Amino acid sequence: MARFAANLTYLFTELPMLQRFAAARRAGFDGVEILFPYDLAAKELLQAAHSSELSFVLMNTPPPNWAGGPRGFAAEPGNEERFRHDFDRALRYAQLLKVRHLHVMAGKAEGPDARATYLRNLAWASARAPEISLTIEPMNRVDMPGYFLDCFDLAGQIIDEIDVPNLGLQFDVYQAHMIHGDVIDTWHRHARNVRHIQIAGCPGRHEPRAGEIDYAGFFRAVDAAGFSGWVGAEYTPRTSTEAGLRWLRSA
Ligand SMILES: O=C(O)C(=O)[C@@H](O)CO
Ligand SMILES: [Mg+2]
Repeated sequence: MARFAANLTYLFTELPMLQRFAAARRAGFDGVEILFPYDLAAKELLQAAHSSELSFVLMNTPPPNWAGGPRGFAAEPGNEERFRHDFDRALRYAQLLKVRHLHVMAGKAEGPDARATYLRNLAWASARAPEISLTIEPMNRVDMPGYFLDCFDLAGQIIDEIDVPNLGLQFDVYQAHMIHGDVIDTWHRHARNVRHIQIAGCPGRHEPRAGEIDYAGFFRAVDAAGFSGWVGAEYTPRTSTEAGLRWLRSA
């Protein structure tokens, strides 16, 4: 049976970040994710998670520009030194927060050099931090044009080639639907590599209940596969976060 984490970058944004933890606990979540926590003190975040008895489930490696810009740069040729420096910074945060998964973002790049760079950087990172689970997540090209990792099959190849126990797939159901259409088929092809799941409805990336994705069927497949990890709620609420949480109460 999966456990649910609130992505606090998307949910409870009606409140300041540190107050979102208690709101997530009250709503029934057991864990939290934050995309990029770097401008907040790790100590305060940890305290907020502890006092609400929430697990810190996921964060991302830093973008090249803390204030925004492309997501990550692990596949960007020529930036290896910076990747290592920034990965170490992310790792310190992840260790302080006792984060379950660290999502290593590929950034915008293409071609054989990008693939080779990505492989080298991921192999280096997974050896650098054998105690932490690293994930990679394909992103659709409508929302993130030019992102290197734009296909679940490519992610599967990369994970198989590096072949280490602490590198796996972040299966974002919204991304799988946008990229491949058939979420359940994509799940069956890649379930063995999945370490973390994220959910949102499509179209619009709102609450997971309504829309084109058959979540009842998806969760049947997830249960049948014996997945016992976390499911992150990563969507933009249609109105308020609270008003859209019926899906969680019936999960
Ligand atoms: O956009 C997504 O989907 C994610 O999972 C984010 O972590 C990317 O920043
Ligand atoms: Mg995602």
